[in-house]
Amino acid sequence: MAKHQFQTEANQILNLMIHSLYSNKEIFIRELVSNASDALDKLNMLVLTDDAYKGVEFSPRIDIVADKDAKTLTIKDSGIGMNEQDLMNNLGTIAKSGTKAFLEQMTGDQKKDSNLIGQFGVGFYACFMVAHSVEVITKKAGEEQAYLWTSKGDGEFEIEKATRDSHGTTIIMHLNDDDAEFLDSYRIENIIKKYSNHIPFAIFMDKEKYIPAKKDDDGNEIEPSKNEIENVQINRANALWTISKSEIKDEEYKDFYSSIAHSSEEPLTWMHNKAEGAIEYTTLFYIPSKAPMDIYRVDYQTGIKLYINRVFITDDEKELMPTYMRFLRGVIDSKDLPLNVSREILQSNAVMAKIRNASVKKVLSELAKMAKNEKDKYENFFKEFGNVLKEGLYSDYGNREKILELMKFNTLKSDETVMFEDFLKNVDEEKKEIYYITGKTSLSMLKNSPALERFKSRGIDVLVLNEEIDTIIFPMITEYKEYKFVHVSDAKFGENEDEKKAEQESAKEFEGLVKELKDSLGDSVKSVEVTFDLVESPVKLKEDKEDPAYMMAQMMKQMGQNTVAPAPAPILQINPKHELILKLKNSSDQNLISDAAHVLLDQAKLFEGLELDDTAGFITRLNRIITKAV
Ligand SMILES: Nc1ncnc2c1ncn2[C@@H]1O[C@H](COP(=O)(O)OP(=O)(O)OP(=O)(O)O)[C@@H](O)[C@H]1O
Repeated sequence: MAKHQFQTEANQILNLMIHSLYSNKEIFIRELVSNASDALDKLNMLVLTDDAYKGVEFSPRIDIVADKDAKTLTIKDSGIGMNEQDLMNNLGTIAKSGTKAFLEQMTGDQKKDSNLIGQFGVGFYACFMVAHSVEVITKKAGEEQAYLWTSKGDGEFEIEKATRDSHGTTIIMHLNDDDAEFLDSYRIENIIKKYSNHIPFAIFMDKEKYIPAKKDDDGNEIEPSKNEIENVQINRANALWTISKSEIKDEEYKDFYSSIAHSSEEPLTWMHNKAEGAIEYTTLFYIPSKAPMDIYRVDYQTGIKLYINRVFITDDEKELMPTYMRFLRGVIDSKDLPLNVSREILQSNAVMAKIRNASVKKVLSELAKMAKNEKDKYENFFKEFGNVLKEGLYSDYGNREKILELMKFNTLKSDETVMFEDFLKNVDEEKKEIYYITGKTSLSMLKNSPALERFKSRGIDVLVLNEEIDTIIFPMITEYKEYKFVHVSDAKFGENEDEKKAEQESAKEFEGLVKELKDSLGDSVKSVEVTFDLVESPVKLKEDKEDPAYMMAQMMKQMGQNTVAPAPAPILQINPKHELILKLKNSSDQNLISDAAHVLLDQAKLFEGLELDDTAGFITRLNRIITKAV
């Protein structure tokens, strides 16, 4: 008998199961049944597609046996089974990505943690919530040797050779005294109905059946009533997505979500669609009410299962739906794909591409309906997944307009986010220009940016985009229908010739100050220039978009390499109408001008959300200026 240690992370999960997660223990049945169903799915596919499994019998069933005397609960399947290596790899380690991040997020707060567990999918280890010892007897399809895996959930497990009639897996849980409720057949049946009613395979269990007393014609009892044990199917086992919408109750949709998303939370919504045309397929998509915590990780867990005519094919294909829809959970099932479809074929398959395109359109239109008719629900959706959907603005050019219409934005004039459509109502119908500002600062900081002053004074609304992803996406979006997207620094407002002339004259008066400021700042600015766009602020920064170095830096950033090419030095713009600038122009104190130059550049940087290169220097100069003033 060989003893083995659990992998550290598996051990941590186990400890959590045993010691801290007492709420909602019943989900261990959902998890084990879901594993059994997966094991049947896997075998089904191999038997149908792989010659090596031709002789293997596929007679799918899951059995649950409760033994009240022995205090054991057994869950048995006739699925793919495991050999010694599989046992080592699967029941002792956690291969799942993001386990570390998951563990770090555990707070010790029962309620929060069990939600996280729900999102993560606790899997096999959940059985240790109710059992003090677990035996797994398993034999892999097509192999001769069976194995017994045992553990008390105390950091160690053992594997030895065993016997089992045919392939499949039997999990025997020796229940804790406190958890004897899970030996009650009604309790088990209720849990199965709740979480596993619509998995595609039948689950059987012994149930007591009441046989009424037999009576003769005169009503005399000839045989007393009795209870008989009957082995019966306790779930419907009718792959929910294959049933017609009108026959499915909301509760059933919700329960099915719980089983496929391993979540105890209700989904936000679902979309069930049967397409019957040149290509026949069914999709059942759910949107969770909370974002899974790995949603922004590159190795996020996909949520869509592909079935071909009810045979499970994969749940590990990121391209089934576009990555910007990775919040979806659910099923795609089609008769029109070849069963032995490989990952490569899947990616280039025309039928799959059609299903995917049509499904994307369907999801987008359902979201549009929700945005219109169920505003609160949409608000919830957008709060959780808006930034994920937003990625579609650059990755799905064909649907860009539709995705834009689903966006909610912060704007200069509104206190809450507004739908893009509502923002458009206030755009100048003649100019048709959509102004936007991006920046990685707080919303209030960005709304107070000096670059917005000329919009404020003219009463023009602006999209205020302060998410990191906005700085990458929006420079790539140039138009929407007949509207143009214009960055605030590129916006031009018509001025008449006289005004222009007066401004040029006025700028001339500041030539001296411009030179003094540039001399003081050296290479930290590209140049200093007068601007008439400012109202309240003395200065602001401007990027020279024609500068090849700027273009290069932008390109690198869009390719996700913003550290490689540093952006060139910015232009410092000064407001000739501002009292501070006017006073500096008239000052002959060179030290003061030099200090002010640096402090002004630093304050302009702060407004852009940039970090100061020399905070100590900034403070020293500021203090020198204040000392002179008081
Ligand atoms: N009944 C079973 N038959 C065959 N293999 C199984 C069975 N139960 C578990 N396994 C194997 O053990 C692995 C680990 O199971 P576990 O439930 O911990 O994680 P998972 O099923 O991969 O993840 P999740 O439960 O979040 O979906 C499975 O991926 C599977 O390979």
